[in-house]
Amino acid sequence: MTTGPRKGQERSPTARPGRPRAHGINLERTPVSLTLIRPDDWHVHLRDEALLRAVLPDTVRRFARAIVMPNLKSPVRTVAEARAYRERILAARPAGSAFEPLMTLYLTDNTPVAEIERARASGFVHGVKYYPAGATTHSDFGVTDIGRCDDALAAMEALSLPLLVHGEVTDSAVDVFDREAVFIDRILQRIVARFPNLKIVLEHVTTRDGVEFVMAAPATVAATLTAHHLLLNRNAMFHGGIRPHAYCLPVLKRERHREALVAAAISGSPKFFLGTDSAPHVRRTKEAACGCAGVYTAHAGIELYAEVFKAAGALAKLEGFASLHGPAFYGLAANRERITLIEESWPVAAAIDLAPAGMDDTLVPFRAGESVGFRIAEVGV
Ligand SMILES: NC(=O)N[C@@H](CC(=O)O)C(=O)O
Ligand SMILES: [Zn+2]
Ligand SMILES: [Zn+2]
Repeated sequence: MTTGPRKGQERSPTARPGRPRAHGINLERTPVSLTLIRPDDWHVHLRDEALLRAVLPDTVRRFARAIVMPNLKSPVRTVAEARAYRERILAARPAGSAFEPLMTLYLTDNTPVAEIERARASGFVHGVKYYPAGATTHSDFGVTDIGRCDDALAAMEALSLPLLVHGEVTDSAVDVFDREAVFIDRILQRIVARFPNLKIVLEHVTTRDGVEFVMAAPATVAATLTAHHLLLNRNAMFHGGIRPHAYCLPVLKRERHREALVAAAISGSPKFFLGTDSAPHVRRTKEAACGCAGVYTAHAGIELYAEVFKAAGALAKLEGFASLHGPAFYGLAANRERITLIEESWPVAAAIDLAPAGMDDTLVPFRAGESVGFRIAEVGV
């Protein structure tokens, strides 16, 4: 990774970032530019049909590859369904794009071992997603009791196919803010102990408890971190009134948890990598008496992380987190292209019109009507 002043804005020999130049022009705002190996998104929801076509360009512009979550209305439970979904994604790519969707299967109580074997043999299925039934969007077909999945997990362990976990219990007696920590205690610890060679990703980790668990666990256990959980604490859901666009699952947590997430992201540990969990829901379903969970961040999917790392004084750690740790965990090569980001503010639209995609609604992106502090200058070799 290289960092430096922005191209075309050469520093004078005497100038240093943050200091005034000899003739008095304040360089404190000299934009930072940084060039990274092109990142991947290790957790994204691309949806299907018109919404897929509307959101895919945002992911494709930034990321070379993405782990595509299988929670469609009718979930992706078989390799045949994953192949068909992959074809639809490939067909929806903008012209000239080489974006590679990394497909996943949706684990159920009855996923047969043969399906796991087919998944491994396919070459395009890279993980199996475990949604506790009822935990989140489109999880109705999810696992009711992980004890029923022993054979599938054993096959995944043997074949080195990672288990991707939405780590929340669904027990209504458990406070919604505690569901991740309780899941770790009741379920995840046992999976790790029973299947010591199973690769596990604790998706969208949101708590200090989760970070500590992953840090202390064997190298087989990793976690993705979303930009919104790194940027916001739970106050954001109630800022001046109820804010449905800040509602996601796992729900935002207290500041002390956010701080632990940032520390994990910038730690340099290969166990933590980028997963936006960009989860588009149309406005009508977000701004409702019972609004859907999910935040749309794909439109600024790398830029928001750059903000986090910059604010933490750790831009030099961004490349590992965004571009190296994920491929290493999944046993894939890092990308060859590079991406250059510039610290320069740009306005985010108040809403993304979905009419051109044939939908009578809009999508409200993260930071709608506000701004993002980094932009992409270049994607290339
Ligand atoms: N994160 C969310 O709040 N929602 C995701 C599902 C998920 O990742 O849990 C979605 O598909 O909408
Ligand atoms: Zn989830
Ligand atoms: Zn998700």
